[in-house]
Amino acid sequence: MAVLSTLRSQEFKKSLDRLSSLYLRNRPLVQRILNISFVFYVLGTTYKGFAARPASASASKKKKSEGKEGQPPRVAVDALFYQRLRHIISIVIPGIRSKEALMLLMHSSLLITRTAISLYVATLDGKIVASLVRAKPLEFFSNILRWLLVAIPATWTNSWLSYIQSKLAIAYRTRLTNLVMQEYLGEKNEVGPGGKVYYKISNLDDRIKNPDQMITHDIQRFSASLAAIYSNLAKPVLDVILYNYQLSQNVGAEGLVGLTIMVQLSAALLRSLTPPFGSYTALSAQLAGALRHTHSRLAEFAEEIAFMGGEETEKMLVERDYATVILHEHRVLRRKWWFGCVEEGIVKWLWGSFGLVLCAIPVFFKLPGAENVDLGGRTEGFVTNRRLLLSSSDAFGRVMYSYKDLSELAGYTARVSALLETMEDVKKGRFEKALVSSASTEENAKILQGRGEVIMSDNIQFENVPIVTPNGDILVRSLSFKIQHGQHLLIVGPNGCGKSSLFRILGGLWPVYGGIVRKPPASSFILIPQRPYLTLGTLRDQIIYPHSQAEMTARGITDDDLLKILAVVQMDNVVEREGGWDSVREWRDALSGGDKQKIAWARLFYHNPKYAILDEATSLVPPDMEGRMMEHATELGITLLTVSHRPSLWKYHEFILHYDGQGGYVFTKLDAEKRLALQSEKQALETKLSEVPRMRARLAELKGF
Ligand SMILES: Nc1ncnc2c1ncn2[C@@H]1O[C@H](COP(=O)(O)OP(=O)(O)OP(=O)(O)O)[C@@H](O)[C@H]1O
Repeated sequence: MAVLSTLRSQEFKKSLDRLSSLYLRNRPLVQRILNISFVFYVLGTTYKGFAARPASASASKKKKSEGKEGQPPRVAVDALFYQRLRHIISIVIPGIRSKEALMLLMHSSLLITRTAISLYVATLDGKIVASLVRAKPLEFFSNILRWLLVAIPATWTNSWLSYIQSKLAIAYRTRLTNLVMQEYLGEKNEVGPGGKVYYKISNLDDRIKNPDQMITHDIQRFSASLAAIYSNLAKPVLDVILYNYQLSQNVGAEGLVGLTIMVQLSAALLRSLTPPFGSYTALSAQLAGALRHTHSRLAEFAEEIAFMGGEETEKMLVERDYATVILHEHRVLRRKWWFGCVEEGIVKWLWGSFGLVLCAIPVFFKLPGAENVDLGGRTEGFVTNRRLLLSSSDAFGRVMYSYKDLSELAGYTARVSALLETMEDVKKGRFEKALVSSASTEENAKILQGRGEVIMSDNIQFENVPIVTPNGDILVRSLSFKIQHGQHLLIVGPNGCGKSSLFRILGGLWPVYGGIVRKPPASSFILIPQRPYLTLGTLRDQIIYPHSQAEMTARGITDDDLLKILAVVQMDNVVEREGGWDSVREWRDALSGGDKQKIAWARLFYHNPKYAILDEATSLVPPDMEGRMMEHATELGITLLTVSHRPSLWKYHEFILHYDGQGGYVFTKLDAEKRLALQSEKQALETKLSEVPRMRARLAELKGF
């Protein structure tokens, strides 16, 4: 029995020896296979780590409501993110011959150069320490000289890297901003339903609350993040492969495989603990935008608020938004704090200890094929390996961190995409807006689903056109009227009945939900609202807006002509008063309400359009000036479409469109004299009727005597 057992153990030992000699004979091949597998493994796990996470059913349901007020936007590194990123990348890098592609190529070459320099420095470091241990001063100083020489390409490469990265960020930003501005403001005098996106995005759609912040801030952050992610990802992946290859040459690929398994296990743990930084970023941007918007409203309406004494309410509103921002920042900071502890513990300390063990392998064990080395050689190997390992673990850590960067990029991508997608939708006339409850009734829903026709014409004609507000409130079910060029129209009715809404349809701002609208293009209209818009720029710019001075000259108009126009509205003294045509002011504050209206009238006379839309445009000027301006406009051949409560204006109009405020209207010829007589009679009767209760009370008193 004992003999049998001894035979068996000898047999086993023999096969083990056979195996080990087979392994030793083929070790170079095994090493090569392990190294190649390692490269694929790193690339594979990196790809897997950054590949799209499948979106859950509930998450895809949420997509529709993404970005809506009060709801945190759903942001994840998922298929949707990659789809959006691909789209944006095709904008910022339009082709392989583009400037951006060239810069990326330069960036990549510099990244490779930097890794090559680091590898050289790791070996040099080992050599310096070895020359110290061997006490060889000549060797030591010659190595120090090499160290100093290598600093030249090293610093040069690093500076170039950060320079090109920043240039890339600017280039991406410029591409995106140009595209967005092109869509947002469109072409001058753009025809068709696709224009005026800046108006429609704020008025007809609820998805984007603060386009200003998205265009100025979010695009910039996105571009910086995209430019950084490339070097944060490409460089560490390259480093991990190269450093580990070098390391496997020194310590054997087997140790490296063991180390990789340990590192991957702890990395998986770290990844599972990573908070959703992408969502945090997107929400931060959204909340910061809301706070800025509240502040900008405060600055814009400072005078109104000051007169109303609304400081407390405004303070409460600003503080509420600020508190929301701070609450969120605190929450993110808390998560970052504990995640930072876990991260450093694993990446720096745990992986560091694994590394030290790995570096010790050639010191404690003689690797097959390795030569016998002295103390200096062992120290050199240890120092080189340790440096390689530190660089490699640092690179691996950065691959891990870049997941965080990628999440942040996902946050900015979501914001920029929301802007691009909403603009695209708005251009196509697809709006998302909370509708009033009445919009869901069968009859109203039918109107809202319909689309009308717009036909270009010299005259204005509405045939069965519903007037519908952006939130689906139907103000008038079917409006029909016709005026010819030269026939002035007065529009009256109670507040909120849809007087200005008619103009928004004429200006192409609101969609036509049904019927036929015949009208000239939007460029044939000039609007003068109660509070006219004054642009940034010179006094001249206020009159000729939106023309430039070059356009004015091209039209053959001089400053003297402008002065004559100003004389019509008795504002010619303003040129001298304000320091000449070229003086620049915040005209909104420099001019009084009446002056602003007069400047807007001067602008009308300068442009001399076919139609003028006057929305309470004379409310702040004296009656004699009002008459003068109306007459001058008529002399110039401008057809007036006027909303005004002043009976003094009736005499300038031939037709009247009278809304009753209940969805009904009357369109008829306007006989101003008759209407004024009727109005006086009506007022006299109303005055008499108002005295009746007082007279009755007095009669009752008298009866008591
Ligand atoms: N951008 C918008 N989004 C949603 N509703 C709007 C929008 N603009 C106007 N409305 C609504 O459309 C309705 C009609 O507005 P409109 O400005 O045409 O009234 P109006 O007759 O000119 O009133 P007023 O004499 O007070 O100026 C109002 O109820 C208003 O709230």
